[in-house]
Amino acid sequence: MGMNRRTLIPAKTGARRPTLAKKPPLGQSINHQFKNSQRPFQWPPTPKKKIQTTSFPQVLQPPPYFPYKSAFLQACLSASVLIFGTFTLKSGRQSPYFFNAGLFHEADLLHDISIAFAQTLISHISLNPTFSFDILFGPAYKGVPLATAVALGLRELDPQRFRKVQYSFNRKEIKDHGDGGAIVGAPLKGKKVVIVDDVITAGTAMREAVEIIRGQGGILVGVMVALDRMERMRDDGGGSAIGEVKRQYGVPVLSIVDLNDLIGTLGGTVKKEDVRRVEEYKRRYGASD
Ligand SMILES: O=P(O)(O)OC[C@H]1O[C@H](OP(=O)(O)OP(=O)(O)O)[C@H](O)[C@@H]1O
Ligand SMILES: O=C(O)c1cc(=O)[nH]c(=O)[nH]1
Repeated sequence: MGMNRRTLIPAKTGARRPTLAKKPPLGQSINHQFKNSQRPFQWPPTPKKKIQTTSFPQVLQPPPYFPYKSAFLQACLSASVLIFGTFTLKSGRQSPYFFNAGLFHEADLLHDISIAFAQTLISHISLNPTFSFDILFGPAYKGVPLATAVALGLRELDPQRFRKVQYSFNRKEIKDHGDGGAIVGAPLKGKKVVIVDDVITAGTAMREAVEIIRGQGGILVGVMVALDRMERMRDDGGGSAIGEVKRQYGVPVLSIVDLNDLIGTLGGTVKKEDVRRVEEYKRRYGASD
C-alpha cells in the first residue's frame, strides 16, 4: 500500500519465470498436501463448546511441523508469483526478485494462500495462547483480497472458533459519496487488529497501515505477511524492517515464509545466476534481527 507507489520495472530482457519440473495437479492444494502428508495435520482440536469470539483462553497444542511453507513456495513458483529480473520496489531498491501477490488470482491459488496464512496465525496462537484478535486489516491494494481470504481460511480450518472473525481494509482515495470514508468492512474502533499484507520490505507500508488503524481507534496486536524479505529498514544500515516494527509497536510479526526459506527452495528450479543475484541482494540489504 502507500501513496508514493513506484513503478514495477521488469528487466529489459523480461522477467524470468522459474522452470518447475511438474506443476502440482489441480486441486492438490496446500490443505490437501497438509491433510495427506505422513504426519497428519492435527489442527484444530475439536472444540467442546461453541466459541463466538477470537479469544484463546485455553492452552492449545501447536501443529507438529510446518509443511505448508514448502507447499506455499511451490504454489508461488508454479503460478509465477515469484519472478526474477530487475524490479524497482516501493522503497526505491532495485530487487532481483519480486513477489507479485496479485497473481493469486485464481480460486485455487487464493485458497492455497488463505490456508497457508490461516495455518501461520493458528500456529502462533497455539504457541501463544493469550494472543487474541478481533479483526484482520488488509492495506490497499494487495492486502485487500488477502485479508478477506484469510478470514475464510481461518473459518475453514476452525469454523467454531473463527466464524465471527471480521475483516476491513482502507481505500487509497477517500470516497466522498455513498457510504463514503476511507475504510471498508467492519469498523476498527476499540478492536484488536492484525494486519495482513503480501510482503514487508522496508516496512513503510506497515507504518502507514498502523497510522490508519490508530486513526480509526483500532488497537494493533499483530502483523502477518506472506513473505518477509528480511531487509533492513534503512539503506545505510540498522535493524530489519520486521525487527523495527516489533520494537516500535511491541507486536508479533509473522510470515508464511521468509527470504531464507525462499533461497532454500530455489536450487534446481531457477537459474544459478538468479540465485546468485538474490544472494548478493541479501548481502547488501539483508537483516534478520
Ligand atoms: O515494506 P515496504 O517497503 O513498504 O514495501 C512493501 C509494500 O509495497 C507494496 O505495496 P504497494 O504500495 O507498492 O502497493 P499495492 O499493494 O497497491 O500493490 C507491497 O504490497 C507492500 O505493501
Ligand atoms: O517492496 C516492494 O515494493 C515489493 C516487493 C515485492 O516482492 N513484492 C511487492 O509487491 N512489493
